[in-house]
Amino acid sequence: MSTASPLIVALDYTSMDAALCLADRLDPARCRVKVGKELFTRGGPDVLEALHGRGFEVFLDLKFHDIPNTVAGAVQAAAEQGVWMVNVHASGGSRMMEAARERLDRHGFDTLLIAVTVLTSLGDEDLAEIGLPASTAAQVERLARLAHKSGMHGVVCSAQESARLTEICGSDFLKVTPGIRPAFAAAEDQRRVRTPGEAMAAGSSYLVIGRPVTQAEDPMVALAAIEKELAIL
Ligand SMILES: O=C(O)c1cc(=O)[nH]c(=O)n1[C@@H]1O[C@H](COP(=O)(O)O)[C@@H](O)[C@H]1O
Repeated sequence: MSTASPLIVALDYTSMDAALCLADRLDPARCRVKVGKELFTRGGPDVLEALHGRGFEVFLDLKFHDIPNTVAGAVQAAAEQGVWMVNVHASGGSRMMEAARERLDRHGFDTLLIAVTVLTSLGDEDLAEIGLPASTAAQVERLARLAHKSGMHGVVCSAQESARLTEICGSDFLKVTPGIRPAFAAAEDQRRVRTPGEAMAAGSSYLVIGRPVTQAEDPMVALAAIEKELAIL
């Protein structure tokens, strides 16, 4: 089932049972779901099948980052499992991104292919630590330009960068933004954060939200509060 909602709930749980328990309370007409490294490493493709069976469109977030041939193969495997969106790291370079896109096109998949720019858990000082002298804003811009040129459908970035990326890559280029923190939630390990309302106003295409929903006393109440903030109830 497709939905007009920009919300993607990150099912970052330690077991498939726990993830499906929340999925059973969510409505695929009101959000999409994301399966990340922890859940996929535990549950494998069965998790995807279970979520597809419940009518959800799934973002498989494994952030592939390897040599072009390996990443192209991994992206093809994800597409064959029917996921709606899959991601790679833009820092794998243009040849890696192009190989992934070419593989999808060659096999006729319309899976959305998105490149992670700079993780939302990183700030300027973290980039300096790994030898990148750029600010996070400049590095995101650089990698987004490269991702756009390499045929990606969009990028993962912080909502802090969404407006600028629309300026330089156009409004059709998707901005998938984690680091979403409603007023009631703590930032925790995230560094570049925005509220749901701020993210939408900045032009984000999709908002990825995990702990503010999954760790809330009542996840459905938290989700409803976010929908209310976005006036999509
Ligand atoms: O690609 C992602 O989804 C991602 C990229 C990024 O830069 N930052 C980021 O937080 N994510 C993912 O988005 C989710 C955010 O979760 P919360 O911080 O709990 O809302 C997690 O599943 C992260 O793995």
